[in-house]
Amino acid sequence: SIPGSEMGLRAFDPESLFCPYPTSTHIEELCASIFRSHRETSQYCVEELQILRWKIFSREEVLAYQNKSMDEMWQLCAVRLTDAVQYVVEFAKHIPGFRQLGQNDQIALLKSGSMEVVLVRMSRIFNMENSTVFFDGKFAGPELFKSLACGDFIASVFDFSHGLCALRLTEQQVALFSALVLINADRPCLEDRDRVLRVRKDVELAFTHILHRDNQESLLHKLYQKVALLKNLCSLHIEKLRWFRQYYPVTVHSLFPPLYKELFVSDTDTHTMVTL
Ligand SMILES: CNS(=O)(=O)c1ccc(CNC(=O)c2cnc(OC)c3c2cnn3-c2ccc(F)cc2)cc1
Repeated sequence: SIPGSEMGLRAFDPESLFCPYPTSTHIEELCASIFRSHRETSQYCVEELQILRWKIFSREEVLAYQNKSMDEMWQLCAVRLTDAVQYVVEFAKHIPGFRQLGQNDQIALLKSGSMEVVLVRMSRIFNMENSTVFFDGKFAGPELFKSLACGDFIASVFDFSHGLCALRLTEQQVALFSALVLINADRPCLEDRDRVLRVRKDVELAFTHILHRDNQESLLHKLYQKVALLKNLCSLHIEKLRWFRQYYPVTVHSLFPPLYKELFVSDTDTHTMVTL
């Protein structure tokens, strides 16, 4: 991070005054720890993203991406997506109660929820003024991803980011919404659904607590509508991956990150996540 930006600007970040340290109630402590985990596992803080905002790829740089072969661009995105997912895995591990779940349930929640949380976080790195997203060091429009041949999926990712960005969530709301997306007791293949439900109930209480405190209860149903969109986006991602893998099985098998394969390629049995 940019030296000094951390303490200087952050000290006046109004949100940090709301849950500065664990207060008396369990729910407020939960808010504080989820907010802390989110901040500590975001590759860039809001201030840094503000400064990076106007670092946009030039026409030549965009052309260089568009001239990449399909498998080269897919490989680059798989690597970048896995970077972002790794931070989400760290975020999950710091959600109170997540580590107490069974190992298989932790993996099941990450398999089904990590891409969704990456998409929620993408609203933080989206610039509504020029509809660009921070990717590979600068801000890029959808046209940069042309050689993926997934125009509809990329357009949907940009639309989703735009829509979520428009809700102007605070960092604490992003943190708690991300935890809510991840701790979902309706996910497939959970062994101890009740235990997940107990953790989920606490996160729901924390989320409604801060929405009430922010006087923004109206956000709740809007965000639940976004959850349905997230599900579709993730299915589209898996569909595109299956399509790509038909043409480039060796690229997926030998050049995609193991964590990406474990999370998104259904029939692989690699266990990189055992390092949870
Ligand atoms: C997680 N912390 S954070 O601070 O919110 C944070 C998060 C992320 C990044 C860096 N950006 C990305 O990783 C990223 C941005 N946009 C994308 O797509 C629009 C990305 C990205 C990674 N994979 N893909 C992608 C996925 C599937 C596909 F078909 C094409 C691209 C920086 C900072």
